[in-house]
Amino acid sequence: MNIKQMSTSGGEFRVAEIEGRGRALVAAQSLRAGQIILRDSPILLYSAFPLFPCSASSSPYKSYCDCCFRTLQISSSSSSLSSVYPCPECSLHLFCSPKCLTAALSSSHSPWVCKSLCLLRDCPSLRQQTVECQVQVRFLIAAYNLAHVSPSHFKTLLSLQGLGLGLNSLDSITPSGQYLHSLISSLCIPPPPPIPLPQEGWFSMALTATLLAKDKLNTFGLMEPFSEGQRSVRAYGIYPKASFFNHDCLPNACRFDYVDTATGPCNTDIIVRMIHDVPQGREICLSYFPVNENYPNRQRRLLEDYGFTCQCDRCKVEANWSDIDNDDPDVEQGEEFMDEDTDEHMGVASESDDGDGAQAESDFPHAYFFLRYMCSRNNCWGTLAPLPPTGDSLSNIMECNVCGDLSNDADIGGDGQDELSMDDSAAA
Ligand SMILES: C[S@@+](CC[C@H](N)C(=O)[O-])C[C@H]1O[C@@H](n2cnc3c(N)ncnc32)[C@H](O)[C@@H]1O
Repeated sequence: MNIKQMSTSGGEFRVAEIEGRGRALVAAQSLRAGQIILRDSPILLYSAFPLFPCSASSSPYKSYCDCCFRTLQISSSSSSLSSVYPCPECSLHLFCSPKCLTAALSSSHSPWVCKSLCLLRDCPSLRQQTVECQVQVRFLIAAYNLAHVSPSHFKTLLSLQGLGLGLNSLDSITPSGQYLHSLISSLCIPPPPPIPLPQEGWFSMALTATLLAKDKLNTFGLMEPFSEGQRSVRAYGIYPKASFFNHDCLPNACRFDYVDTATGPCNTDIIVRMIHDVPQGREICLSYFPVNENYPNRQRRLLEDYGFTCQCDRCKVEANWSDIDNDDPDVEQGEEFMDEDTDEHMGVASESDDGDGAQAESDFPHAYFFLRYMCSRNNCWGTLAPLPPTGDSLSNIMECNVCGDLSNDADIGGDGQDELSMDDSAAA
């Protein structure tokens, strides 16, 4: 993607190159709490479920349209299948409408995808692989298919952060990536794209390594509705504009999705809204995982999964904390990129700083953030942002981006207008 062309219709942000952070989205004007700054459609979506599901239950089970990922309520009795449209070839992939079926047959569920997934399902060695590996194979099939059905989107995928094609990509491929490449080579070599790609070479181990790196760094999880304290991902998507958001451990924006509730064809769009006001020139950041993760876990995840050492203001403060439990092995590892998954450990130590006034003061923005912008629902750990402003009026209704609960900002004593006192990002 040509980043110079990337802008929003309202000119809310611009793309900047920031040393040590790569491309970044920076406020091109002052932005207000609740303001929608981006609506982004996926160029690629794939199911978060392993290719070999766990043993089927006899009770009614949940499934998703394999095009729009809306929930399908299907009971095990065949009489209730009338509103579901299966793929005429494999019957395994289900769609919620003739429209989704038709759209998928010429895009995400092309004949090559249909045949490849059937061949892979017949492969006993894949059944023995981890859930992660079985989901990765879905991504690879979806990504190689994209080159065929939408070469321009495939080029966009290749332009996102992550390894470029080349010898060094081979050094980084994991054993499961090598296994998946060999498997696809032996069962279902992808057809070459209709137009040449910018880089040389088609269907190589290096390209597979590159694609897996793009997936790891840029994928957003579309969440299941939060229920009974459980959160999980139903699908993963690549959102080309949203992929430019860098991470901050105290983000100033957060993203929402409304897969089941949005009407129309754009239900898998993600919407990014400002959590609080920010001035022009400030970098706009998301948190790549729930903000309640403690310092060592955040540092580890960001280094291992995203390849950088976080030096945000919150990390600088928390690096000096000595009384935090830094080695809690029970802290959940979480799911995948930017999925707002659950965590059982709150990295807040302000109650245990023994009344040290200076530390309490520098910790205050954290405490304020947690009090004001973190959902209080049990095990949710979602982030709250105000509903969009109406005209000049800011909303005092806060929406949780995980459980969807709406709360009145007055309940926690805020007016929705002020900016955090901590400089929450690197300005461009
Ligand atoms: C989804 S991409 C974000 C956009 C990216 N900067 C780019 O140039 O395309 C994620 C990558 O951005 C970089 N990144 C994100 N947040 C960062 C931060 N706080 N500090 C340094 N690098 C960061 C890391 O290289 C990370 O793997």
